[in-house]
Amino acid sequence: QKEALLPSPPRLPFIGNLHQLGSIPHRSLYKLSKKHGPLMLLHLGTVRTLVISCPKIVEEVIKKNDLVFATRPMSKLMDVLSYNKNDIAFAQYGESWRQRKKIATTHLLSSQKVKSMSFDRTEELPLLLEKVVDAASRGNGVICLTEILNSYVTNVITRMVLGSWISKGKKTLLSKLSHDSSPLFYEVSFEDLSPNLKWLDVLSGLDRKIESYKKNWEALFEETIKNHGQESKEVNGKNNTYFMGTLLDLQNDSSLGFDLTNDYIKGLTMDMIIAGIDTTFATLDWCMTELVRNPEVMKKVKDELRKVAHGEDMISEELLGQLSYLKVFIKEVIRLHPPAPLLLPRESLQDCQIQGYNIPEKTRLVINAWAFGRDESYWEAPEQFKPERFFDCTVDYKGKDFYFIPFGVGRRICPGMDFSMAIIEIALANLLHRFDWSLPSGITIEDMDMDEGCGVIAFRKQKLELVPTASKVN
Ligand code: HEM
Repeated sequence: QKEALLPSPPRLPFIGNLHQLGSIPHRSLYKLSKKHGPLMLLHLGTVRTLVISCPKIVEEVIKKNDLVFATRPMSKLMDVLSYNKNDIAFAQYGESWRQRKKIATTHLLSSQKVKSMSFDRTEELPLLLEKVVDAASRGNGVICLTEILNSYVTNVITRMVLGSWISKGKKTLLSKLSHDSSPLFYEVSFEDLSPNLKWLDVLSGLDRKIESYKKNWEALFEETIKNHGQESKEVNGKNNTYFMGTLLDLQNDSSLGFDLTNDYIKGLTMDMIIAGIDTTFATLDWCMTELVRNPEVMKKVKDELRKVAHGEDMISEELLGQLSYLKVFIKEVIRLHPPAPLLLPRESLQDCQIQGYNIPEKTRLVINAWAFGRDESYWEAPEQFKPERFFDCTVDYKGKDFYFIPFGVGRRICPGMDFSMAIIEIALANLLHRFDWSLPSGITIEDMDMDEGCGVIAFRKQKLELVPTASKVN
């Protein structure tokens, strides 16, 4: 059987190759792939895991076996993150999953819906800019931009998902729950290895952590559902566009053809928070980091903004279409810093073949999209930061170009691209139009650590501290 010959690094008893993942798994897997090839078989504990590090093999999988790999692996922790298999991102493939994904793409994340929520984004902008001015006026003018970006993204996404009446305390809790999801993803549950080992999950505190995580979400959901139709309508008037409101209203729509249960609504809402906040915030943070490291790029972005703004001090959403350099700049950032570098894991639903190897049912699949952005066969001088590479070419992140898939690919592709880009573009445009940005005195570009922290989402490990000064807008 050819499957047995799949290249595979030597493993240890019991843990297999787990120790080789290191603290930044996409970097460790990239190094391992240089030695063992672009298709490797790892044993993560008892889990057989295929790792793909080359776009050509992903193309083969998606073209021949997308359906075979359309499901996610299930485990005790995936049950929690998928709201008991009622969400989109972590739940298994099947008819009810398809219905939920369709609801999300049609009613929540379509480009029309994203446009219709312009008010929510625009209303948060002056608060973001004020926060920058306020933070800079205290102390020595140095601000922690990472924290400000985090709170901006949390504020925008929570109000778009749960309504603008959500209190500040709830927003903080949601931001914490979103951050808590990423490490939960990598926890090992002994009960998954054997039901007899559940006591170890109790002993390690994992069960307590899961219970408190679930309780916090439940309390939030219940309150939001109760208040829908009361406070929410008072604040939002007739314009009940936020996601949970939209979903609750859809429950009365008989043309849906299936029962949109409260559990589905909770699962979908949880996804929008978990999958939306950290990815969008990490991207904004990397964008500002690369701008400071590349002053000539910053100048080009600012020149374009000044030209388009015609002396106005705010950039409105109507102007974003004219900002072609800003758009290629963001593409270049996510080429080098995809926020979910290993995408989300998949699992085979039946036996299949990849590159002529027999792959049995229930094999986990990990795609190292981070490695694709650095592949010299596809990118000229991949380590160079050069937004211009995207001019005069049609390469895009929508899932057709297999060497640039920061949002994933195939049936499981991210449905939130337009939603996050709208938030990122308007924030960047205004932060750059209104302020000049520099490093605190005594700090140089060489001092900036470009490593990622550990977790499913690749945040930059070091917080971004910068000095903003008011910019001339004309
Ligand atoms: C820069 C921002 C974002 C990036 C880079 C990103 C990236 C990804 C990636 C890599 C996946 C897995 C795809 C795969 O398995 O092939 C994914 C899935 C998903 N994302 Fe995003 N995402 C972003 C923003 C958002 C936002 C704002 C939302 C919603 C508000 C969202 C909702 C989802 C959902 C629901 C899934 C699961 C799709 C499925 O399993 O079928 N994402 N995202």
